[in-house]
Parts: sequence; structure tokens; C-alpha cells
Amino acid sequence: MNLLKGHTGKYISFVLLGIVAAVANTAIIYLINEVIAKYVEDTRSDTGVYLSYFAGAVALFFISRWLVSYGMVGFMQDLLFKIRLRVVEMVLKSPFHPLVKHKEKVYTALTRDTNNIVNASINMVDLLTNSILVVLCLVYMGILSWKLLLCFSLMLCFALVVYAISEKKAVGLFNQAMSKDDQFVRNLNELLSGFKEVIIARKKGADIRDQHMKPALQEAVVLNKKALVFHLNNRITGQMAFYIFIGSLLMFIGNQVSVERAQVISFVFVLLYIWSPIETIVLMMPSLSQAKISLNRLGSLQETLKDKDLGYNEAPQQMDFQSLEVESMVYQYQAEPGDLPFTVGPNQFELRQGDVVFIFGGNGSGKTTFINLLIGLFMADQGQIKVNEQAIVPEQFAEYRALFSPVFSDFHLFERAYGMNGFDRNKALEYLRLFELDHKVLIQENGFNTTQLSTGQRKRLALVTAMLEKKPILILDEFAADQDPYFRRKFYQEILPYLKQEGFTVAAITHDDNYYHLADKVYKMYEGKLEKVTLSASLNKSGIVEYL
Ligand SMILES: Nc1ncnc2c1ncn2[C@@H]1O[C@H](COP(=O)(O)OP(=O)(O)OP(=O)(O)O)[C@@H](O)[C@H]1O
Repeated sequence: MNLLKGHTGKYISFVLLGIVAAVANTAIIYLINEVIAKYVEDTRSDTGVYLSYFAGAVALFFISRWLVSYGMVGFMQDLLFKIRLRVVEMVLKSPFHPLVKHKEKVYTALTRDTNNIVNASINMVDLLTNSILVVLCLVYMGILSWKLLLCFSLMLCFALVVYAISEKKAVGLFNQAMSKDDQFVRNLNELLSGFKEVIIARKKGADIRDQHMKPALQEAVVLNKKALVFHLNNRITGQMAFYIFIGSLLMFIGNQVSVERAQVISFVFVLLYIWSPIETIVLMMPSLSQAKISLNRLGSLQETLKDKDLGYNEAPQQMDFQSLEVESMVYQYQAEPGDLPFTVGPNQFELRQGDVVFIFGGNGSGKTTFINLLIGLFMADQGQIKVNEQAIVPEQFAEYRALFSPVFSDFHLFERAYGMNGFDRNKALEYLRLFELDHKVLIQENGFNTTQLSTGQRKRLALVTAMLEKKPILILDEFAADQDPYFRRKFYQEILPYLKQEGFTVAAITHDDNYYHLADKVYKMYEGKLEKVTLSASLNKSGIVEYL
């Protein structure tokens, strides 16, 4: 992913300012060295000139350095904004299944990976400034004595080769540690989602902590430690090599390669000066390695979620709806190795404008899967859907989905009425009264206050919200299951006719066989197969109503 797109100009200006800072910094060292040389030679009369150059170089260094740092603050915030929004975009455009499967990667992408990348992009400018400084100083050292530079370069090359080898190992370890972090986040999500159960059975929480979270954290600690120890070893080895080199330079090398004492002193001075930038570069490597891994992970997340949702469109047109037919629709779940995959279909199904259609069937028979296929959440492997006798093509899927307002059995009640073009407060009040929520729920600026409601009341509010979306077809997955007998009766006997009168078409999964006769059509789901049933009921041997 190209993160610098739109920021290239800014980044180039930071790089240029970084170069200016590095040149000014080198000039400072050069000037100090020259003044020292003048002192040694006792020609102090020239120092005034050097002093004015020195003041200029210092001013240039600080101004350019400040400008880079100031610019970087804004750049960092922009980049953070851009990457986070990019991840949200990926999420919004993703089809259903890949996202559900890789949810925890989205969390880590938004937190750790984003920060790693932003920090490294700041470090990149520092890295560049320091690298230029080192190169310029090396040139200067070459001018002082090419023989000494050759010796130093040999030592530096050796240190860099050792560094590169252990750095590769460190990157591998960081990568493994990040996978352990993902596992930890997955468990944390589980713990937070199931916290009620955990409070009742503390052993569950302890088990998640001891058997899963703690080992994942411990493994991440071990891996991170190992990786950081590689860096530490590199640093210590580098420092030792450097001190040994300086000692040898002063004691033997200078004499051996016959370089004048004054040049050796100047050389050592520059060497002492550039060690800090060299060390800074080396110390930045872990953050750069981590950023590289994070960038790869964002890339792979993008790859995982790359399939744009079918017919992706954020503002689909409202389709006219008169009739809907499902023809020979088949869907098969991907099974775990060794398991038989569950298949729903081939199924036929029809819905006419104003219909109230019920689907019933045993647990696990495939009702929810079928509903998910019907509303276009899952993509069927075979078959087609026709609206007003026209087959729906993939490009029309966003428009097709906009026909439905679902209340899932595991519905989510959003805090506000997001995505509604104008929140109809009058209708909202009318619906709240109908659902007997008007004394419990307050209408706010753009939605309802949703706190202090029971599960059944929350579900009623979810249906109110679905109705306010003014989509032609309401999809209800076991809506009445959480309602008390009084409201259940009201739902089937008053609310469903009201919905019909309001122009809604309703397809509902239900187990309330006492009310099947109120539907226009009833379908039975058995082992993935839908069957239209007649509404003539009979009592079976046990006296239970049975639909044929
Ligand atoms: N994510 C999944 N991966 C694989 N198989 C699945 C998955 N979800 C459901 N199934 C299989 O599909 C079958 C149908 O599930 P579905 O949720 O559609 O049943 P249902 O009729 O709605 O059941 P219930 O009345 O319990 O809600 C299940 O028996 C299960 O084996």
C-alpha cells in the first residue's frame, strides 16, 4: 500500500531539510576540527572567521532540524488518520465471511500496526539525516587520511555483516511475536464478549487466562526478548569493536600506516562524533523491522479483504418491489477436514408485495442460512434470485440488499439511526407507542436512547428501527422468541397486520406454531430443504398441532 500518496511533496521537503541539517552538522564538525588544528598550530588570528562560519552552520542546523521536527508532528497525525481510515475502508468494503474470520487482525492493524508504521516513518527522516551525516563525515575522514578511512571501513563492514545476519533472525522472531499478539487479542475479545459467563464461572476466565492468554503473552515475551537481545548484542559488539578500533588507531594503526599525529587526532575526533549517528541508525533498525512487518501485515489484511463486496455501493437506489423469487438456490458451508459440509438447497421461495411469510423448522435445519442467502449476506453457490421477474445480476446486489431491513436473532442495536435519510420523529413516536416502548425510550436528535432496556424491549426497539428505515421487506429471525406471551400475541395479531397495512412485506423465522395460520405462506425447512406447506393443520397423536 502506498502510504505516501498525497504526501510525497511534504516527505520530499522533509528529506531535503534533513539533508540541509546533515550538511550543517558536518560543517560544524569540520569547523571545530579546523579551529582545534589552528589551536594546535597556534595560529589563533584566523579563528574569528571560523567562528562566524560556525555560528552560521549552527543556526542552519537548528532551523532545519526544527522545521523537520515541526513538520513531522503534523505529518505523523495525517498519516495516522490516513492509515486508520484506510483500514476502516477495507472493513466497509469487505464481504461478510473474510471479515468475520479475520476480525482480530483488524483490531491489531488499527492499533499496533498503525503505530509501528507511523513511528517508523518519523524515524525514516532521522535515519536519512544521520545517514547523510555519516556519509559526509566519512568523506571528510577520507580527506584527512584515506588509509585510516580504509581501516575504519573494514571494521564497519565487518560489524554491518554481523548485524545483517542477526537482524534477519530478529525480524523472524518479531514476526512470530506479532502472531502471538493476534492470538492474545482473539482471546481478549472472547473474554470481553463472554464476561457475564466469566463472572459466574470464574474458572472459565482463569482457564482462558492460564491456558491461552498467558501462554500467548509468555511466548510473545520470549520471542520479543530474543529479538531484542539480538539487537542488544549487536549494539554491544559494535561499541566494543569501535573502542578497540579507536584504541588501536591511537596506539598502533597510526604508526603502522604512517599517518601524522595531528591527522590521527582529527580523525579520532570525527570518529567519536559520528559514532552517535551510527548508533542511532542501528537503534532505529528494530522499529524499522517492526514497521516492515506491520506494513506486510496491513498488506496481507488488504489482500484478505481485497474482494470487494458484490456490487459494492454506499448509496444504492431503492428498487421497486412487487415480487421476489428464489430459484434452485444452493449454498454449502466450507467444512473442517473430516466433517461433512452442511448444504442448504436447492430451494425455491417466493414473496409478493404485502405478504407475511413464515419459515419454521428444527434447530440447525438451515433457516438462518437461507435468510442470509435471501438478503444477500451470503453468496449462493448456485441458483438465482428474481425481483419483479428480472434476474438479479452481481452489479445489482447493493440495490437488491437495500430491499431488506433485517432484525437478526443476534441483532445489533446501533447507538444512532445511522444511514437514515432523515429520522422520522413522528413515525418513531407512533412505532414506539405500538411497541409499548414510549414510556421507556426517549427519541433523541438522531435515534433513541437505548440504555436500561430488557432483552425483549431491545429487540422491539431493533424492529422499530428497522421499520423506520422504510425498506419494503422486513426480515425477522425469531423475533417473538424473547417476547412475553402478551406481547407475542400482540405481535402476531396486531403488529403483523399493522405492518402489512403500512405496506411492509414480512419474511419471518418462527417457532410459534399457534400463529402459523396468520401467515399468507408458510415454509418448512428440513435438513436444508425448504418446502411450502399447506395451512391446514391437524393434531398429531400427542395432541400437538402439525402442519402438512
Ligand atoms: N459458520 C458455519 N460454518 C459451517 N457450518 C455452519 C456454520 N453455521 C452454520 N452451519 C451449519 O449450518 C446448519 C444450519 O444452521 P442455521 O443457523 O442456518 O440453522 P437454523 O435452522 O437457523 O437453526 P436455529 O433454529 O438453531 O437458529 C447447522 O446445522 C450448522 O451445521
